[in-house]
Amino acid sequence: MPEVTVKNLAKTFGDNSVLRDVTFTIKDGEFFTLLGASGCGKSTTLNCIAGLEQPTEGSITVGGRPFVDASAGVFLPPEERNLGMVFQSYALWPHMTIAKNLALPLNIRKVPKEKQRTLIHDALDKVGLADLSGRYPHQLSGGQQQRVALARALVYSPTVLLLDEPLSNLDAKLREQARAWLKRLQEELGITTVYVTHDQEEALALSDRIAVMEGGNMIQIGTPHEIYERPAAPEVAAFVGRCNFLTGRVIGQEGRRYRILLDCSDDVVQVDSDERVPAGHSVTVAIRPERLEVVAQSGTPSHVNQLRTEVLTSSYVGSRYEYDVRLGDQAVQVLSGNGGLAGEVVLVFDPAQALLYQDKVELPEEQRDLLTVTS
Ligand SMILES: Nc1ncnc2c1ncn2[C@@H]1O[C@H](COP(=O)(O)OP(=O)(O)OP(=O)(O)O)[C@@H](O)[C@H]1O
Repeated sequence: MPEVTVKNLAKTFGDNSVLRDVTFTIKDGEFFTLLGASGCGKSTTLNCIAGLEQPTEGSITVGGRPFVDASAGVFLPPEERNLGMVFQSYALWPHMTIAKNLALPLNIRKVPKEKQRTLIHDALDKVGLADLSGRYPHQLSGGQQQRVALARALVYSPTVLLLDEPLSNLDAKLREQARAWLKRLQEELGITTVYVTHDQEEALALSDRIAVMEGGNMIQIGTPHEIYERPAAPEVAAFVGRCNFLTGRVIGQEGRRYRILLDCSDDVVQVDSDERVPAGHSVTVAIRPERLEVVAQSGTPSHVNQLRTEVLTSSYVGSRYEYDVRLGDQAVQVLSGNGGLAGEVVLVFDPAQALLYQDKVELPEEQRDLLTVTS
């Protein structure tokens, strides 16, 4: 299976620039996900690979074959790219049986009827639906229809699979099952896959690597572990998983350990970081709710960071307790194993568990809302 190389891709619609200098390489057999909020340019990137959109600038090469090179005037039409595509809407023909739906792309490719039967059977077998080839789409569940759409994309042995939010029409439970199943199938087939989603959990669960996009730019490319544990920018930390942001100022440093005076509460916290931030510089400390802990006020001398806070709300969320605590004039979210805490508590965290970003961050609206204390 080939590598996909995208270089300096740009796309404008009129004077609206929706992709800016997007560059990435997808390795052979890799499950690569484009992740980002609605409108960030994920589908446009995918559509440029598919040939459904023509980029304004840049080049795309698949397995060494140039698909697009804007500066050289190269544009390979979609039907010559041999890519498999599945969209959110499965786009199955309702008046045709499943077998007939799968035969369509084979007819276009002038595959002999005899061979078609074998290919259709094999493709349906891969998705576990070989017995249902005579049914019509309305006689299948949503999950089964989604599998048929996938089988239709696989039936002509595409070089690369392009999936645009293929699971988003399924309900939550089915979606989780489909996710595990899709991951297994992709691994078995070893097919290079480009996946578009705005669902960060889905991206983390499925991908070998994730590209996080924002406003037409790629802000980080990494493994799910890297993206979650070492987000390159606060925007990534905010989008992938939940995160608290505390702004402040560096007032001291010893090796990798920084002392930071928080704006919200005038507390001093200690954070470990490889960033080089001069004293006096404004910073943002990012901490995931599950990396914070709340404890009753006494008996925590071993913790480096101990902040006096007050519980605003607490709720039991199955395996853990979720607290909103007040830190100065900010609300901070904590996911804790300790239940039943109320009133004044101590917020503790390990300096190695927080992330440090230079400069104060202009947070997205939903994050600002999160931080607004409603007392
Ligand atoms: N054909 C088009 N003409 C004009 N603008 C377009 C066109 N297609 C997309 N856009 C704009 O380009 C931007 C990126 O769209 P795109 O569909 O790539 O985003 P996305 O990240 O896939 O979002 P979503 O998850 O909502 O599909 C959006 O602002 C969108 O309105």
